[in-house]
Amino acid sequence: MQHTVGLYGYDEDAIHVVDMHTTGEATRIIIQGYPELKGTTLLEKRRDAKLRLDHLRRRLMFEPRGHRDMYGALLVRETEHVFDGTADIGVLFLHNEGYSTMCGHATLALGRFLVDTHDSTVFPGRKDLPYDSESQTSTVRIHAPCGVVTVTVPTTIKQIGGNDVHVSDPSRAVSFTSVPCYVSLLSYTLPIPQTHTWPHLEELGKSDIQISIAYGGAFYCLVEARELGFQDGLRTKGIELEDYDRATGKIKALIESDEEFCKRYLRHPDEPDLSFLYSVMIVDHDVPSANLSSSPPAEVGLCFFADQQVDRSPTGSCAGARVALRMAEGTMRMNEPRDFHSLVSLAKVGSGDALDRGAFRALGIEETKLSDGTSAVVVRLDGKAWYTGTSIFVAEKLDEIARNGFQLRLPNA
Ligand SMILES: O=C(O)[C@H]1NCC[C@@H]1O
Repeated sequence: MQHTVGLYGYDEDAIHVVDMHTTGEATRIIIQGYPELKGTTLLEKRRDAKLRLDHLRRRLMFEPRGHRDMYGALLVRETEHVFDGTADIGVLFLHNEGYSTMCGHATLALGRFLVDTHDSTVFPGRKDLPYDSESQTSTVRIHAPCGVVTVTVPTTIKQIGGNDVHVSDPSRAVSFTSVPCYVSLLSYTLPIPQTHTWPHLEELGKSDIQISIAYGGAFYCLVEARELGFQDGLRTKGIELEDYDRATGKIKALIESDEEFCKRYLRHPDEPDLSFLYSVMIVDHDVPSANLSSSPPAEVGLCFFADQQVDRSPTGSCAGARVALRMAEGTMRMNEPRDFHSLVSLAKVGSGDALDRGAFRALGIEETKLSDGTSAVVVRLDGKAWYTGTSIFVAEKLDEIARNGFQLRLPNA
């Protein structure tokens, strides 16, 4: 290790990571060097990470090793579902504010990584993953804080050191099946008081907007771009991220200040730890340039999550929430796929498969019910993730600046 990083004596705190991206959205997978978490269940371990080891999240996500929009995944080898045999490994997701409950873009990346790692200290369950020779795929069940998601990873055979080794095949999309996704509030008129308004809305002379709340492993407030006063919808040219940031930030603060609203529409029937507003996502279902003849209908979205972190990817967990929403609205049917773009994939729209340009493809595959009887849908989502590198991060004891990371924020960010 010392030779690898060219340092001597600083390896006590070394943390090993593998970096990947999905439509440009980073996933820093922490594979070694993170201390054991206390607790039996994954949610207990999530609380422990928050209370006792949060400096490591800041160290790995923030500058100088990351940035304010960095995203991470911590492998958790022992969880209640790994023990009862319903999952192969657990994961905690890390972002600029804490620990999210679901992440689609990271799940796609993790699927590839978990199939590719043959180090049993990193993933003890790797050797037992089922392989289907007909479809040439391996399946891995990942226990996320919101529940277990099953990931199907296309594989191919590579000659490594004279042996045939099954590795993930980047030419085909990874897919996963979601936890039950549902709508908790359909088309609600949210009054916007003077204190929470923003210039684009004022220009329209409006003082309310239509929102919906839907769950896809985390709760999303979904709002159409034109409702917010962005008359051209979500576009890759001439956009001002600050304007979108201001509007979504105001809506989030407004919703969070309304205790009654949160209790009613942001409460998961099974788990208080899942009961919070993760994001306000701006959506636009009118994207003519994305509707290529070879692809299913498409829409675009821009997700602000956690502390106004901007997702570069089309947001996999929200694609689940949006399938549930579109089905509740009656604009999408079971087994009918739809492409979900982010601004990054939309900028790449051209001929060929939208998935190669970073879109996610999602469809409802099964109707189900939550424990309180609420109707829900299980969603299958396809997308592509890529490796970008590996790092070993160290933290010198006397390094006041970088030991725990920091964020440089622009005044209006
Ligand atoms: O794809 C997703 O679901 C995530 N990407 C960042 C924010 C969400 O957790």
